[in-house]
Amino acid sequence: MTASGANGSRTIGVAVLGMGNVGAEVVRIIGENADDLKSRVGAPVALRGVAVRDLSRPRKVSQDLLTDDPAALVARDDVDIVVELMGGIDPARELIRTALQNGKSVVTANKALLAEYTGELATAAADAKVDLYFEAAVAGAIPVVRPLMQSLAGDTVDRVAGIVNGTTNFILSEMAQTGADYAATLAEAGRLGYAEADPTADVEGYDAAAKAAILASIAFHTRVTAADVYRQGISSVTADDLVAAKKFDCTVKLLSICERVRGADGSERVSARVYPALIPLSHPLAAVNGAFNAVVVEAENAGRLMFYGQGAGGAPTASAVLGDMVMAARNKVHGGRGPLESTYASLPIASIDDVPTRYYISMKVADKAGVLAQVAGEFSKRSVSIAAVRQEGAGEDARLIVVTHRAPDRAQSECVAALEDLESVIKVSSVLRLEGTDD
Ligand SMILES: NC(=O)C1=CN([C@@H]2O[C@H](COP(=O)(O)OP(=O)(O)OC[C@H]3O[C@@H](n4cnc5c(N)ncnc54)[C@H](OP(=O)(O)O)[C@@H]3O)[C@@H](O)[C@H]2O)C=CC1
Ligand SMILES: N[C@@H](CC=O)C(=O)O
Repeated sequence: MTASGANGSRTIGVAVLGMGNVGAEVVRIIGENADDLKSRVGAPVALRGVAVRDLSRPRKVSQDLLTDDPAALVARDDVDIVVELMGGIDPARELIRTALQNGKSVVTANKALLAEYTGELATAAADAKVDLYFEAAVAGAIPVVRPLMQSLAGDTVDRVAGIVNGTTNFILSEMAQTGADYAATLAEAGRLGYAEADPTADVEGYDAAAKAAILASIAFHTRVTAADVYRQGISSVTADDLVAAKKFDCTVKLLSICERVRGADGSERVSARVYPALIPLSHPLAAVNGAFNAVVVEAENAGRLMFYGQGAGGAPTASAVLGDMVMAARNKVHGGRGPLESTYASLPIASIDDVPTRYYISMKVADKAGVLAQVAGEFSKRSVSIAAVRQEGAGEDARLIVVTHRAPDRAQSECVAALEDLESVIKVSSVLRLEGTDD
């Protein structure tokens, strides 16, 4: 802790690693709100330095605060809190670990790192008796990590599900509402500061899976990593899927679903999964558009809670970072610490194969008698019952759409594979899971 002033007031030194979409907004707010931050923390907060890769780029911060040596910045004695906004695993992992080991609290928005290494970093924080906060790592501006870790600490959470990636939600909403082009909308998400440095993380669901791992770990007191999360992105969702969804009074959203499920032996497990899903237009998540996110939490005693707000972008994410920074700074000034990682439950992870899901399958079929019976036969063989069938078009445009009842996901996907082998099915053109509906 940096000590200064005869009255015992101390200055809290902050190092910001990264000055991109989020870091630039954090630096701006620290500069603009210095007086308010001082009042809220109970001591002045001083920016000691900002680490970037490219020193030659123009930045809205005094040149003498900039450095391209983040390790040296983190090591400074007058730094009490390290705010990591570089992204990626290396060198962020080592910088954070070193900071924690040296008694500095850390605030990070780096979900990719946390989804792999929370255990290691939380242990370093606990050993050094400092804070590791990461509200901004899930759903941008929306407070959801702290409510789960603190407000609901006395309840039993059964399910945390929602839209946690702003980029893909922006793309899917634009495609559904205006018929916008996928690639152009992704590029726009990059310009608006929503997308990751490598947007594959967004569109292939890695970012949402990392967030699901973080949410599931907190909600179920179990260490869940990104590898435990079943993941499917939106790159295979077509404009036709969105048009077809509308005909069913549905829309398509990339959902992250974390829930307690029962294994075949009745034991409790954690299912964490990310996929594009068809949801009814009447469902609250269907109205979440653009870069907005929403997370629905179901807890035994609290019931259903819904958190909604901007899930990506520099300023909204910076708001969550600043909230954590103020908490960490208050703890430095007044003593105390935030909550520790809780993994006492250590529930096993359920395979997607065993989780009951519903499928929506659209296929191009031969226009001849008996097709429906053949298709229905494949579902019946695998004990998957059909909830609705729609036949559309004729001749070369003949299509069959099947919606199933809930059944283990393995049985559903085996039905799809079998349909692909049927002579009367020319092409299975769309397969989406259906969520937010009763069976
Ligand atoms: N953008 C968003 O909406 C959200 C982002 N996040 C997370 O916040 C973090 C930052 O995201 P974002 O601001 O969008 O990322 P950017 O890519 O816009 O910014 C990254 C910054 O880190 C700097 N940097 C990267 N590597 C190094 C290095 N080795 N040494 C020094 N500086 C480095 C870059 O320097 P330079 O400028 O010189 O290239 C840049 O200033 C990520 O973990 C992201 O996942 C979380 C929630 C929302
Ligand atoms: N790329 C992410 C940024 C926030 O986490 C997203 O689009 O949600």
